[in-house]
Amino acid sequence: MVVLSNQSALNELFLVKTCNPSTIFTEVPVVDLTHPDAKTIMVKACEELGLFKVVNHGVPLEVITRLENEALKFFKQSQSQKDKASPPDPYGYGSKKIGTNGDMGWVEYLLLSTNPDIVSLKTHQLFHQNPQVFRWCVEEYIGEVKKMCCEVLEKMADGLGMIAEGRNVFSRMIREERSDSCFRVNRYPPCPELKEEGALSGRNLIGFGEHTDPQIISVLRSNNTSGLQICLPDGTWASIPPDHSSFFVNVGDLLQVMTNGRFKSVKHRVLANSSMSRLSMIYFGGPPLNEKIAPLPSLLSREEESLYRELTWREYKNAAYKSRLSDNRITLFQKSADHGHKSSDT
Ligand SMILES: C=C1C[C@]23C[C@@]1(O)CC[C@H]2[C@@]12CC[C@H](O)[C@@](C)(C(=O)O1)[C@H]2[C@@H]3C(=O)O
Ligand SMILES: O=C(O)CCC(=O)C(=O)O
Ligand SMILES: [Fe+2]
Repeated sequence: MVVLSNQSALNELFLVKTCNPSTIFTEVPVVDLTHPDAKTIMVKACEELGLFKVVNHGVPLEVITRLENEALKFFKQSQSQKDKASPPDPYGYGSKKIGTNGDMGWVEYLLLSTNPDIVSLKTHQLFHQNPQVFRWCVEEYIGEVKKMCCEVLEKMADGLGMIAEGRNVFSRMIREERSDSCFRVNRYPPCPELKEEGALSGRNLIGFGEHTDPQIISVLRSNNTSGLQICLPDGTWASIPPDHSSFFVNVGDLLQVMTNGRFKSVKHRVLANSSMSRLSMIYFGGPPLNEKIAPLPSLLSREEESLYRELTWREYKNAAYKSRLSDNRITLFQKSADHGHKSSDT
């Protein structure tokens, strides 16, 4: 991350007007994975909000801490060392630039693919002094989170009553060897200048701009620094209180399509903090590239029409990667497609 000089501080590109910066969302649905009601609570949360928090998730704390420490070591390296793994194409190390279409954020990150077909040539450069340790920690973490993610997806299928398709209708896509999932570690450096400037102008610093995640499901874990916000059904933004011992699960675009719009792919963003650095690790569960995605027949009642047409994940992903972060990509699936609309409240 480039250190700010006074002149370049708080570049307009990163600032966003926040109507009500202090709205803290205190009603995040909590799913205890060991509780018999888990499936019902998660289905309701996915229908109403598109996000819930998972406790009693079974991912060992040591696994999380080990990876977090390795990630911090990576980001502590000199800029020139980190830049050896950049630019992200899309995998690798990135700073401030998100994607390739002009989006910027107050963030530095590592983006890795779990798809064995996409072997990043830069992988060895991503792993600082002790490449084997970092790689091993990433694999160990992804293994555990993927297991939990599949349990979540199977409970969701149970909750939706997926008798014909089976309870593994979603999880099998993630479990497949060729699943095109990815993993991201984001670090949002503190920005002390924000205190003064932000208070004066009523503006906040955008860490990661508003967007929906294109995959099936995202599983996020962060340190205890706030920043994540979701867009509520009434269109207002609300901050999600951080909880470093839990995971936050959000619905992605593909799950919205497969449930014919019953589950909501939630719009979210991250605001940077003036005094504390936020570190988040997100597993994005995606299907194999050739998987055909369409509303599941058993979720369509007799008179209900399918809202979306069929696309492969490859088609959708290619189009998504040509779009801007805040674009409404799901319209590409919509039957009465009205493409290219932007969504923004800022
Ligand atoms: C601007 C972009 C970054 C992104 C690819 C895209 O063109 C539009 C979707 C973005 C997103 C959001 C969720 C995930 O963080 C991500 C890895 C993904 O799959 O879609 C990012 C992409 C990225 O950073 O490359
Ligand atoms: O870093 C975070 O907390 C969320 C980032 C995010 O939404 C993303 O990487 O898609
Ligand atoms: Fe996201």
